[in-house]
Amino acid sequence: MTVVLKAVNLSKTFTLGNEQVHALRKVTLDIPQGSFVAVMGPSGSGKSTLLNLLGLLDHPDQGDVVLSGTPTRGLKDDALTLLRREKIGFIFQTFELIPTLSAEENILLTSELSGQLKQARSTLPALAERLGLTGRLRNRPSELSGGQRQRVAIARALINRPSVILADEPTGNLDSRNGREVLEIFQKGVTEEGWTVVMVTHDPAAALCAEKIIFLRDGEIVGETRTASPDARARIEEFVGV
Ligand SMILES: Nc1ncnc2c1ncn2[C@@H]1O[C@H](COP(=O)(O)OP(=O)(O)OP(=O)(O)O)[C@@H](O)[C@H]1O
Repeated sequence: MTVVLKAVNLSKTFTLGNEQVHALRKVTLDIPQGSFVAVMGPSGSGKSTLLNLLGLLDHPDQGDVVLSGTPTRGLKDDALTLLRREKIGFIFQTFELIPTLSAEENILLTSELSGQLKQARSTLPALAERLGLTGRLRNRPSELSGGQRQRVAIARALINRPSVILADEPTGNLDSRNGREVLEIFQKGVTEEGWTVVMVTHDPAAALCAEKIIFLRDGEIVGETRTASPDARARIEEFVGV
């Protein structure tokens, strides 16, 4: 098993007025290559903080993130930016597309920034086909449905063939049908193309589409389950307090 992304003893504290908020406390986890892992937790449990640290968007106070075998602690911002561009694809709840650009321009923007435009252009047709976007590439985000916008965001995350995809509540703004479609895209990508996906979610149904669920509470990992395990549903219900 190759571990593509590793969190080692990650801690992060924020100061809010006079209060210290321990957003993450000594979180250690391994994300194997080709796996689909969900992170569940109540509001404020540290899910976004964890994803931001795993995605090298923020610095931990303690601990390290090891990406494709490279420890990242102490790397300068330029080096982190390069690593992030090359190895990580982000997907957000609110899509984060640029409204004045077409779907195609949005998808290719990061490739342009990282000098990979030629390769990305050759990858685009098959990726667009796979994501059902072939007829939509010239449209701007405002001309697309929520599901189509999220599929554009997925294409943007995937166009440079990242080592890992980090998705923060990717179905949070979608209706159930479009949400299911996004989850099926992840599942197929993982099983057929070897993608690695880490997905933060509140939604038990979404989490059950992953292979493994990690439960986060008050900044700590308090449990995990394989979704194939017979007691996975019971573990989720126990965790969310149903
Ligand atoms: N930039 C910040 N400054 C101060 N406190 C922060 C900051 N970011 C997060 N926090 C605090 O850290 C804790 C964890 O926040 P985080 O956003 O990681 O939780 P979450 O599980 O993603 O929540 P949600 O599901 O509501 O998005 C919260 O108490 C939050 O208020």
